[in-house]
Amino acid sequence: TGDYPIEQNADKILIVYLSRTNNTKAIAEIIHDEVGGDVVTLELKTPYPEDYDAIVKQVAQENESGFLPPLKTEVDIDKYDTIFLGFPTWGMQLPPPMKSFLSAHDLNGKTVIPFNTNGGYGIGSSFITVKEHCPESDVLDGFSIKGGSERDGIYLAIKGKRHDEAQEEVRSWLEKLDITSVSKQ
Ligand SMILES: Cc1cc2nc3c(=O)[nH]c(=O)nc-3n(C[C@H](O)[C@H](O)[C@H](O)COP(=O)(O)O)c2cc1C
Repeated sequence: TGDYPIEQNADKILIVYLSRTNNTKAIAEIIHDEVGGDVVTLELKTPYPEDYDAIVKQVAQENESGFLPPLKTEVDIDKYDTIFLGFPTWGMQLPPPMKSFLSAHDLNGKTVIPFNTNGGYGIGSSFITVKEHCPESDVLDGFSIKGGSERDGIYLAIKGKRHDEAQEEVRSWLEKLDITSVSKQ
């Protein structure tokens, strides 16, 4: 966040996100409504199990071993200057698929903007891990909001009134970052 607004042509903006129960997806869509750009959801070659306990266990193992799950999603990163990265907190870390994405793509010289939903325990180490993967990028202040809590049977929580509140929060965050998309002016 410098002295001048970051004016960005919408076709140079990518919003890439991971979402299992659609909370992070809801934030991605709100951001897209504000700034435009391309939206891509991260998909794995081998999807995670549906069962909550099974995915928690698998993610814990992957976090422990550093395993990077292969992605089905392909992105031509050279087309973009500004990359929004959206993800839930998983095991108080950046989810393995987003680690895969960051390992597979060189974001040097680009503006990187993380956003997150979580079950109420915050971002954990996720934003730090994004920064570590992007030493030569301009990593802006991220956005985080409470989403669902699958553990407690709460799936999509960012809907109705909570969606409107989230929209307000996203708007003021983007204003603070001074991100303006040319297509939206
Ligand atoms: C495997 C797994 C691990 C999770 N670990 C955490 C956690 O460590 N801290 C937290 O606050 N929420 C945790 N959650 C809850 C999610 O971060 C929260 O529900 C988020 O809004 C989900 O985003 P989504 O709907 O885009 O998938 C976890 C959820 C899953 C499925």
